[in-house]
Amino acid sequence: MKILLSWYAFKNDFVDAEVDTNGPTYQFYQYFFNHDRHIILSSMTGEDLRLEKLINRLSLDFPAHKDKLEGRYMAIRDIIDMPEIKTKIEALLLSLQADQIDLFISPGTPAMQVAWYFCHQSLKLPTTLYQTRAPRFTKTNRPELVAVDVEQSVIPVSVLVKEGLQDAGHTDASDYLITPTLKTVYDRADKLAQTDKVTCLIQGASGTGKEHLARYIHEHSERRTGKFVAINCSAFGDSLLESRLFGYEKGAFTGAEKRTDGFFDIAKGGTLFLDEIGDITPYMQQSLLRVLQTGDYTPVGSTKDRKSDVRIIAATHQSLREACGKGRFRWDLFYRLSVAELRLPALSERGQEEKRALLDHFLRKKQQIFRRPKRLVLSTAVYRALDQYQFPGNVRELENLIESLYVFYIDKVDVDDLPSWLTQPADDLASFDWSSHEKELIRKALIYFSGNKAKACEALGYGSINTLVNKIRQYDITLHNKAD
Ligand SMILES: Nc1ncnc2c1ncn2[C@@H]1O[C@H](COP(=O)(O)OP(=O)(O)OP(=O)(O)O)[C@@H](O)[C@H]1O
Repeated sequence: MKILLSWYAFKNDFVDAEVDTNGPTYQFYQYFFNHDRHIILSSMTGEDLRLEKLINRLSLDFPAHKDKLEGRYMAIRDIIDMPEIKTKIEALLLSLQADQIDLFISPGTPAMQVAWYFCHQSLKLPTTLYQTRAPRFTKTNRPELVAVDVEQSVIPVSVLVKEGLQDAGHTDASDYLITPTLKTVYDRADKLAQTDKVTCLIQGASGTGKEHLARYIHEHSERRTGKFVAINCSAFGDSLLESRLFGYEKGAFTGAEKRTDGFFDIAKGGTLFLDEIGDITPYMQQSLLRVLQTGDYTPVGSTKDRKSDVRIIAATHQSLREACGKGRFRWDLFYRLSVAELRLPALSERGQEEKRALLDHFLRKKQQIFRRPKRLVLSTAVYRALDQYQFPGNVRELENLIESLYVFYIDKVDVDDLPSWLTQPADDLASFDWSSHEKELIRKALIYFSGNKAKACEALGYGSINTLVNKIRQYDITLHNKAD
C-alpha cells in the first residue's frame, strides 16, 4: 500500500479559518495525489475543527479519494519540541513499516520538518520525502513536486538528535524516580555531585538510565550552571570523534571551513557525558588519557593546547574490567575514569513492585506531557501482561511503550491494544538462544558481503561498525575469505 503522511499547515492551508485552495495540502490533491491512503496529522489532542474542515473539503472536492482520508491526533505538547515530535512520528512510522510511505514535508512547523528528516534518515524504512514548490516560484505557474534526496545513514537517530539539541535536556526533581534498588546508587551520586571534577564510570545495560543518572549528578553539582553535553562515542570513527570532542581549526581537514569548538569547549564549566566509552579505539583511549592526566587537549590542526574544565562521566554497557583483562581497554584509562563507579541494575533485577512504580511514574509523566485531562487507564489484563514481559530494553522500553499508548489511545488500554510481541507467551522465548542466533547471523552476513564489515554492519542494523567489530571478537568469528 502507498501511504501519504503529512501534518496540515495551521496557517498556509487556511485563509480566514476556511480551507485555502492554494494551500499545500489542497494543491497536493489537485495535482499529485495518487496514494491508497492519506493520514493527516494534527498536533492537538482531539476536536480540531480545522482538521475536520480540511478533511470534509477534500472529501467533497475529490470524492474519489474520500475513503482514503484519515485524520490522526498526535497530541504534541509543544509544536517546536523536535524530540517529542520525533518520538511520536517514529512510533507511527514503525507501525506502518510494511507499506511504502511518502512523507509530504511542506506543511508543518520547522521542527516537524526536521523530525521527518531524522526519521527518514535513520529508521531505514521505505520512506520518501516530498515537498512542493509554490506556483509563484515555477515557470509553469503550477506547483511542482520535488523529491528530497537525503541519504539514509547508519548513525542512530538518538545520536543525531542528541547532537543537534545539546541544550534541550531539562529535568526537574520529579523526573527522577528513585526506587529502593536505586537508592544506594543515587545516594552515592549525591556525594559525588558535591565534588568538583571527580570522574565517574556508570555501568549498566542499555536503557537502564545511565544518562539520566549522569544528568542527575550534573544538576546536583556546582557545575549545574554550565552545560551537560552527551555524546555517544560508538557512533563515530576516530577522526570524527576527535574533532567533535576537541574541536578543530580552519583548514584542519577537507570541509573544515571555520574554526569550530568541540564538546570540551562547549561543556566548559559543566559536565561531559561519554556514552559507550568501551567502544573507543586505542588511539582515542590514548587521547582521552592525556586529557585526564594533564588536563590539556589540542584541537585538531592546532599547535596550542587548551585547558579542560569539565567533569567527565563515562558510561558503558560492557564490563570494562573484562575489556581491560582482554587487552582491549587500557587499565590506566580505566582507573582514571572509574574514580567513582556506579552500577545500574537491569529492570528484570528490580522486581515487580518497582516495575509497577515505573509504570505509574510514566503514566503520570506522559499524561502531563500529552496534556491529557485524564490518566490512561490500563486494564488488569494489561498489567498482567506487562508483569510477565521481561523488558530487555529496560526503563527506556517501558517508557516508550507508555508513550506509544498515549499516542494511540485516549482513555483506556486493553490487552488486545498491546503490540503482539509483548503478549506472546514468555516460554516461546525462554528457550531461545539469542547469542548463537546472533553469531550465526553475523557469520552469514560477513560471508554474504565477502567480509565487508561496513556492508554487513548496515545490513544487520548495528548503529556503528565498532559494535560489529566487538561482536566479531566476542563471538570469536573467523572467516577464511576476508576482504575488507
Ligand atoms: N530513575 C529514573 N526515573 C525516571 N526515568 C528514568 C530513570 N532512569 C531512566 N529513566 C528514563 O529511561 C530512559 C532511558 O534512560 P537513559 O537514556 O538514561 O538510559 P541509558 O542507560 O543511558 O541508555 P543507553 O545505554 O541505551 O544510552 C530515559 O528516557 C530516562 O528518562
